[in-house]
Amino acid sequence: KKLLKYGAQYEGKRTDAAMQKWRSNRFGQFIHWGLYAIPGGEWKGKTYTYAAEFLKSSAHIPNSTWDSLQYQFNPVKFDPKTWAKMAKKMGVKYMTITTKHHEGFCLWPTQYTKFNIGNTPYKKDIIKALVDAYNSEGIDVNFYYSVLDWHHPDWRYDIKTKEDSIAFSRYLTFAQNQLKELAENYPSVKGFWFDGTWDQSIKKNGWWTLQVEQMLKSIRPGVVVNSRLRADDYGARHFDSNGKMMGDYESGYERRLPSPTDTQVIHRDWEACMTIPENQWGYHKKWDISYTKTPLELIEMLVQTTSLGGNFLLNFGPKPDGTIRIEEQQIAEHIGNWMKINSAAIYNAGHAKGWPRQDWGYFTQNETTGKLYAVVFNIPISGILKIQTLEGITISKASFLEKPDVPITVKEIAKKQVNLYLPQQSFSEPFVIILDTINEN
Ligand SMILES: C[C@@H]1N[C@@H](C#Cc2ccccc2)[C@H](O)[C@@H]1O
Repeated sequence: KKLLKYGAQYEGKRTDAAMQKWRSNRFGQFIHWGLYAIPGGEWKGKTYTYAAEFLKSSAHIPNSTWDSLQYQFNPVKFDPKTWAKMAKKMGVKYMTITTKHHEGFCLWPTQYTKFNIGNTPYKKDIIKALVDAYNSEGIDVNFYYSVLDWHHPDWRYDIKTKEDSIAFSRYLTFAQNQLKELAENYPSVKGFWFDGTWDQSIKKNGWWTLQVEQMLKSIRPGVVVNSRLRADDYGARHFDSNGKMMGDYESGYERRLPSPTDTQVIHRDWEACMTIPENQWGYHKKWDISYTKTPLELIEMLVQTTSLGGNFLLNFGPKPDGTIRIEEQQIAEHIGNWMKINSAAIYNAGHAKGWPRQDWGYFTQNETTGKLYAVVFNIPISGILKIQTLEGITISKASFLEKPDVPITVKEIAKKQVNLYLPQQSFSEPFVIILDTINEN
């Protein structure tokens, strides 16, 4: 066991109200918006298939060229209320916005660099507009902040010389000042989502990552910080050198989920962030240059995540004119229609402790009432949902969440084995069954 100064600051899940709200939210909207939306994955007539927000590096574009995009940024059709209403209908309870991505362009009028929204034709504070619009829809807002900054002259990938060290300490002061500014100027912010912390320069400055976490929590008590910010005394990330998670939730699941049987994750708070295309976070002009996930696939990811006690953060990449592309609007509508009927199995729900993984779908359980839900994606040909129950528990009643008066016959066929006989009908959407249980002991 190593003695650490910059390791995990506490063990176990936070139980305060702010963290309980973060946890109960379960479903969030990620938004990646910046100068990269303007070229949208294309440069000088060439289409680049790598992530559109990485176009500057994929196309080897120098800062002098890339940074001049700021004089073109003018989302004349941007209406934050439209975005917030779409998000509300989709059923998200929180939203995480890129205040600054790797390109270094800031969506708020920061005093620490001119490379910000105030020096564009648009001029107005996009972060404030989004915070106000989403909060007025009852949606919490978190700030994504990239520590990696391609624009800032003092950013370093590694610290090899005295000059590197002097420059990078200037950069760390700059970044800490920006974060202080964000925490102070937008008091309703509920969390900070750090990215771009994988380079040696940060791994060698774990002290700074703890200092930033502590600063944010002193300015905004209750604020939630992801594990991705943190590096310990030895450069270990997310989990310190003694294997303890740093930050308030594990944020390593990017475009992937834990396996449905990976019950390790249920012991901590965690979040998976997900793109709809294979790997596009910022807007790409060509939607179909890669596989794009269907609404039903995304709903299953949300349910699988909830069943393992995690949050699901689904990404949108707005267009340079400030509108949401039609493909994303349609997916948001489909998910919203499903959430309108089934959100009881998601909000304030989590892992159903002890209930074994089933092949027809997932169990979720309300964290307050203990109410048990079966979310069904795969109906057996037999029409019989075979449920393996928890030791000493049986199912006394089963009813559809959407249509409680439609009977589902329940039959205990052996110890810990119960059959649910579904009505002979077709189902076009995943559905939720409420399971009433009784203790046999
Ligand atoms: C949340 C996501 N993290 C960012 C990244 C990355 C990345 C960087 C290097 C190698 C592979 C992935 C993406 O641009 C997006 O912001």
